[in-house]
Amino acid sequence: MIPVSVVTGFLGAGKTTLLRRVLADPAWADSAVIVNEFGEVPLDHELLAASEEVLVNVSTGCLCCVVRTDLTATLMDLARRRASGELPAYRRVLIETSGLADPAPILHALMTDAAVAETHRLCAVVTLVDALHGAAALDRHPEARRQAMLADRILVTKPDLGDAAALGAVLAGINPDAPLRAAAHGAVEPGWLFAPGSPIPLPGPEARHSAGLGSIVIEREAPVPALALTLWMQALAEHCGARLLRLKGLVALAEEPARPMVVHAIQHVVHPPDWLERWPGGDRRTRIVLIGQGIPRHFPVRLLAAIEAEVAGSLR
Ligand SMILES: Nc1nc2c(ncn2[C@@H]2O[C@H](COP(=O)(O)OP(=O)(O)OP(=O)(O)O)[C@@H](O)[C@H]2O)c(=O)[nH]1
Repeated sequence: MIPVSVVTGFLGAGKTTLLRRVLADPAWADSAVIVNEFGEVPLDHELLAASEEVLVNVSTGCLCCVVRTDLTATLMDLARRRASGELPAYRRVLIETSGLADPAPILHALMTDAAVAETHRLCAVVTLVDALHGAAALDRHPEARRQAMLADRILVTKPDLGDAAALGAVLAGINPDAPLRAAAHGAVEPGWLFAPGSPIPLPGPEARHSAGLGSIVIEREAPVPALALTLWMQALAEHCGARLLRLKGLVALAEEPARPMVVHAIQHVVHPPDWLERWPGGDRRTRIVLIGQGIPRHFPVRLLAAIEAEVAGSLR
């Protein structure tokens, strides 16, 4: 039986940060990872693929709606290739859901598919809730609430940025049975993600979703000047506020185009940027995905063009 752990949590809660940390541990690098993202351009697998020897399968689209059967098919396909020796004998599977996934139909599919149940053991449903934005997300987004309700263990992330104890009290009201812990930057011992917990009840197959969410993708060849990027992200976060649920991207910076800068913003908070050592897959274009509610489609790219022109003008 191959152990499986489902890692879920609202947009930007810290799922990829946690998985990167787990996979960087040599004792846990022999894990297969299935990542699902909302938005037309997948980025998480690029961020995870930075740690080598990891199996990542991506399907964009909502895992809980459109590609639910893809998940069971992907799991079984991996298991077949593992058994035939085509893939290394990975010892466990981590499934990272999209931040907008309602886990109910995903768990339903995993628990009711006969072939999966014969070969895999669902060990845990780990829900990450961000101490900074989590309480508001639980309030506004049915997906976030369902993620917390269906967890068999909860990790409060970003305790360095928000009040983890206050969030813990809210979460205890939503899911009193799930053991709760807090950790910054995914600093939990990986074994916790697979440790035996209480039996996971079978949820119904239906998904609940927030209305009016959409993704906007920006792709461009020309590198972006650092000053223009900084001003653009600040302006977007300030202007869109709570409507900007998530921004993430790989950016070719004019000052350092040889490696990608990784940018993140969640609502009005722009997180410090990070770097990858090299461009994954040789594609050196900037790729930024925004997920928002009611943000006009052309607004971000026009704002960037206006700021770039302003910055270029001020340097002349
Ligand atoms: N300060 C702080 N930042 C964190 C922590 N955990 C994650 N982050 C930052 O939060 C941002 C989003 O983290 P991700 O790991 O990409 O979040 P995610 O849940 O995978 O995001 P989606 O896949 O878009 O839903 C990044 O800038 C991380 O560096 C934490 O504990 N403390």
